[in-house]
Amino acid sequence: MNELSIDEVLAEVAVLVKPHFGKGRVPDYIPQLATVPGTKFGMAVRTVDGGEHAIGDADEGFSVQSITKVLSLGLALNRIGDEVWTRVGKEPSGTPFNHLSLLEAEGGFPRNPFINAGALAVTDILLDKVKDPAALVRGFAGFLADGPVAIDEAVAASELDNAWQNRAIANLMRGKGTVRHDPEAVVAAYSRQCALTMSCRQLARAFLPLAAGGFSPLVQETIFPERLTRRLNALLLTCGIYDSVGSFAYRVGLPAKSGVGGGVVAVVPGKATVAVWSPELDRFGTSVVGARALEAFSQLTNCSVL
Ligand SMILES: NC(=O)CC[C@H](N)C(=O)O
Repeated sequence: MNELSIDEVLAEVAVLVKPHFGKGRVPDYIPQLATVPGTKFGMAVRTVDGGEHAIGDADEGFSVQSITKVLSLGLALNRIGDEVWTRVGKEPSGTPFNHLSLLEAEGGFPRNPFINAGALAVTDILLDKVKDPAALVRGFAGFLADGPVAIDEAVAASELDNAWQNRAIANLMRGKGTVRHDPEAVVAAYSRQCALTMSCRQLARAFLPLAAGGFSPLVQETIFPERLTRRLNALLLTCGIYDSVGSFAYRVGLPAKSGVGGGVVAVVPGKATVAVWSPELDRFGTSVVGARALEAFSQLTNCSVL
């Protein structure tokens, strides 16, 4: 149906997104993130058969933030299996990613692993197994991306200095028993994990197992069992874009995860991963230009799973 090559599609996407710069806002609740120019734009595609395509600032590292929640969940599920689901749910939250009232109403049981409460529970679970969950996630990301990945300590410190809402979430959960370690240690580990710096190219590589039935064609290893891979994609499709996940599925039709650093990674099952970065966010915390770029990519390549 589509005659364009992936490089031609990326070039067209870069033109189509131009009118959408300036519509969102670079976040300032983590002050260090506010220093990044809103004009940045990069996009990378990695296909399961080894093709790699990139445009714009695709090789510039940025703070991947909540995108790391997919990696920490994958690690927790690989290590302790379904017991994870006794501490966190699988339903969309319909509320902002750092919301408290639903969490309190539901006895400290987070709706899903991709809102902050759920990710804090996953960090708490990983703390049972390792001293430094952020280093574990960093090592996993680097292994999957086939190259070193760093934690930006200035971003981590900037988040921790201002993590009052996440502290409230972790303390509420500690009171209910869904967090079991010292809430301060959990928030510190979570903030460092979120401060992972990766480029679009690295993200597209790292998420490739989700497009290839759990196998990484890049590092030639099975990373997740096939059934778990399907389930991770189901969670991404239903919970990966917070409380705008419905309209994102409507527009893009791909499992995806966004982060407040302006990154979005999407999975085209059986075919490819697509990572995009542009720092200006909508009011839900997803990159405006990133979501537009994925919408255009999905339409131009006809790759929606729906
Ligand atoms: N949506 C996000 O990327 C949020 C992650 C960020 N570290 C926070 O906890 O607020």
